[in-house]
Amino acid sequence: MADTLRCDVAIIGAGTAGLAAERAARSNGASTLLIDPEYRGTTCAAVGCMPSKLLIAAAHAAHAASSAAMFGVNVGQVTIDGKAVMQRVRDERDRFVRLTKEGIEEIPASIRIKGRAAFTAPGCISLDDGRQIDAASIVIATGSAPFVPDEFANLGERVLTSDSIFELEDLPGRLAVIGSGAIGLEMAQAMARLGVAVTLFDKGERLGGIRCDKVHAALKDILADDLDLQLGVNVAASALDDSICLEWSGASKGRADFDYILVTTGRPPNLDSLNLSASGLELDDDGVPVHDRQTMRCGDSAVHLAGDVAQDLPVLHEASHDGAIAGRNAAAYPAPVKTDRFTKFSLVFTTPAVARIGQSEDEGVVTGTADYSDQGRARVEGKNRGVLTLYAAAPDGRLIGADLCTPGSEHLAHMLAWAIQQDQTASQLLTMPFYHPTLEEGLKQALRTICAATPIALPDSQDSGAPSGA
Ligand SMILES: Cc1cc2nc3c(=O)[nH]c(=O)nc-3n(C[C@H](O)[C@H](O)[C@H](O)COP(=O)(O)OP(=O)(O)OC[C@H]3O[C@@H](n4cnc5c(N)ncnc54)[C@H](O)[C@@H]3O)c2cc1C
Ligand SMILES: NC(=O)c1ccc[n+]([C@@H]2O[C@H](COP(=O)([O-])OP(=O)(O)OC[C@H]3O[C@@H](n4cnc5c(N)ncnc54)[C@H](O)[C@@H]3O)[C@@H](O)[C@H]2O)c1
Repeated sequence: MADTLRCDVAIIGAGTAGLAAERAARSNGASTLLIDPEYRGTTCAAVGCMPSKLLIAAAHAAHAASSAAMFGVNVGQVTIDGKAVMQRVRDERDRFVRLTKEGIEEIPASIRIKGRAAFTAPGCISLDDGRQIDAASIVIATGSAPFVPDEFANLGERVLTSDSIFELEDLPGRLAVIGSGAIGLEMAQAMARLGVAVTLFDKGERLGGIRCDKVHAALKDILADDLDLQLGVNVAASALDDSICLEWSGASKGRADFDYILVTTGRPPNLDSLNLSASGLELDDDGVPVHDRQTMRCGDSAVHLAGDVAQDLPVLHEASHDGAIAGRNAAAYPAPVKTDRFTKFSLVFTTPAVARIGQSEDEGVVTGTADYSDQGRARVEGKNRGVLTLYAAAPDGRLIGADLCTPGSEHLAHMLAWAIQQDQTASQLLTMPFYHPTLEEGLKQALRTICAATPIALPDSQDSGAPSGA
């Protein structure tokens, strides 16, 4: 008879969400088992957030050097050593992976189980080596993986995904990026700013899920300086001896050869290996177990979800929050505690970064926009491009969301997300200090537009003009 391993909470998947769930369950007094076939050190560290930001950091350095002449600073001919760029990406990435793995090794060995888990019956799982897991409750935290549509599959090693691109020894000469979501946008612009000839394709017309037309137009305009953008097209691919030929039609028509294509057409949840048909769980149209985001529990079952597999908001801070909620509730089964979730917030690390926060124009009533093309500090820095739009609810001008693509948007977006989560109004934000000259001052224009459109007046103790250059 096969071995049976017993615990209070079994966690399937040792990524960011699974590790958070294991910590939360154990600190709430549960005995745990953490199950993973690879223990590769999280998607974030190995093939996600960190290597992508390392490549983007190299692109920032290249762009700063090649635009220094505008300040009268001559750095001579900027050359890019592609092999050195990719080596630093891997060296630093490997360091992050090593640190993550060291963290995992601090979990007692008896808890770390190597294997792939699947359901055998409702509430019952076993491993691919035949061992049974007897757990009072379960957390599924199996993440997501790149999806390669049929038309790009089976074309050989010149078809890359985010799992393989960071292994390139050198920067390619010509790169096609298929899909203009977060990964496509980040990689396309970074590669282009590192001297790669990049064409970015999408079958849709919208970049990165931006809701505001003005913010979308600003990003499109900025990207067009770096790369060739082909939106609203269907792409067909064929492999040649030493390249991939793409032909596209739709909003535009064309044909070109590329050294590599990077496919960034989405990341579906890792569900196939779980044999969910035996789990008894109710599944939605995408095959994801139906769950409550405030508890991460699936119906009335003892199963919980956490991280990308839940497909709610596949970003890192939500994966770790999911894990904490799911782990605690798995330990407390069958008495879950409801948790308020963060204001929805995502960033795409293009330059400038694109931020999407909270609710949009569809649901809001009042909008205020600020154009950074003549914003004082942005102009000083030679970065005066971009737009932000704030969404507020009538009648009090309570901020409910924002779309941004402005210099400093990564930081402005945090400030806005925190204000939105705290139900602040435009008028209340205008009573806060704005230092001069800063990018934050640009917000005033949008906040004042919202105040003007609501019955709430501008705070009368505040100057309604603009400091020079703000
Ligand atoms: C290129 C890229 C860039 C990104 N950049 C950012 C960013 O800048 N900011 C941000 O917030 N987010 C970013 N993300 C998203 C972020 O990385 C993910 O949201 C996060 O890593 C998801 O964590 P997770 O725990 O759900 O999944 P993972 O870390 O993938 O963990 C899932 C684990 O489950 C295991 N597993 C799978 N099936 C089984 C099974 N049957 N049994 C046992 N174990 C199993 C896997 O081996 C894996 O270890 C990026 C993603 C990518 C791909
Ligand atoms: N900075 C960040 O936080 C960050 C960075 C990278 C990834 N991520 C996470 O990873 C997830 C997955 O990212 P992604 O960029 O792969 O997917 P995505 O779902 O965000 O975008 C996929 C894009 O591919 C297009 N597409 C799909 N099929 C196509 C086809 N056959 N031809 C042309 N275009 C096609 C879609 O229209 C869409 O625009 C994101 O949702 C995000 O949450 C986050």
